[in-house]
Amino acid sequence: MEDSNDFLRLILDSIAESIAVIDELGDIRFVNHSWSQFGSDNECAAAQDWSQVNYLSVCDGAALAGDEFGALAGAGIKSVIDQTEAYFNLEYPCHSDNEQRWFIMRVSPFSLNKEHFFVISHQDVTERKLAEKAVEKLARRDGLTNIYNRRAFDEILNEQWLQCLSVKQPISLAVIDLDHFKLLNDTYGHQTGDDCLIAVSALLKNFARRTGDVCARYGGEEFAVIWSYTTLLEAQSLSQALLEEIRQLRIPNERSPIVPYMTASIGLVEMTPNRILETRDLIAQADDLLYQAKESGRNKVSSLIVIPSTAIQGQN
Ligand SMILES: Nc1nc2c(ncn2[C@@H]2O[C@H](COP(=O)(O)OP(=O)(O)OP(=O)(O)O)[C@@H](O)[C@H]2O)c(=O)[nH]1
Repeated sequence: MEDSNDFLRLILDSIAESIAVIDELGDIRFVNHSWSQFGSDNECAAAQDWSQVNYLSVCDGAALAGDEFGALAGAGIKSVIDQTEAYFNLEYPCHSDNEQRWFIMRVSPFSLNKEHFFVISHQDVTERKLAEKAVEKLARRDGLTNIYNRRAFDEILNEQWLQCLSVKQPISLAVIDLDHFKLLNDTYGHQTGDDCLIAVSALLKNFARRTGDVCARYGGEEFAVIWSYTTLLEAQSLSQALLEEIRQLRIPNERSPIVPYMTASIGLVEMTPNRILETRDLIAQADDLLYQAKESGRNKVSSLIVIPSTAIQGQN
């Protein structure tokens, strides 16, 4: 029994991976139960009789219909057939109408009686892929406030910068720093400080609602907001409103020399991206302006519009 073809077929039919064996021309010579099942579950045209199917033609057909993974799969299988590659692996999305799915295709060769065959397997890796995506998402969030962290912010700023460059629109960046936060921590404890950071983050989200707007926790008690396609005038009014809402939270900071509740300072800059300026110029300029706001009494916005070769400065 153990030596029989039936025994081997039962083994292949019992595994979850979809397996087909093709010859050097790409003609399918064997499929297991999972392969046929997947075909009928997904309404593949060839589902009825896989022995009539040339798998390379299936890949070429998908490629012609604009499926980039069909093209990659076809090229990969051919590379193993012509022995350019020993094996081929391809991870690809294959979403159905109601669920997201990812698969990995593996191609490996074997020979029998001087004839060459190629095992093609497709394994569902959706669970791992979703876990990876969840981890990726977490890695972009600040653990305390759940808004974007600095890493994600830097990536998004670069993307938005390029967007604004391509449409020749201004981008404004606000760097927001809480005033005398150390006094708040020292007076009321670290937990109260954390609660304050969470409350300010919640406010920030309301100021970053349009497409191209992003807020993030940039450092300890420092936050940043990108307002894409936004002039300094508009950004100044948003910044003033933000400072007012932070004041209106009335988070006690009784030892602050400004007022006995939490305030913040903002360095705000507008640039219209060009080929000379870079995102680090935007950040450096906003940092300088924040420093100026702090030095000139805190609880205010220091702003600047950078036009190549000139700059207009304001404080309010
Ligand atoms: N509670 C809490 N405190 C933090 C966190 N990250 C940084 N801090 C505190 O933030 C404080 C920042 O202090 P400073 O850099 O002196 O700034 P500041 O007291 O706000 O003074 P100015 O910015 O000059 O107005 C430090 O005491 C840090 O320990 C955090 O996640 N939670």
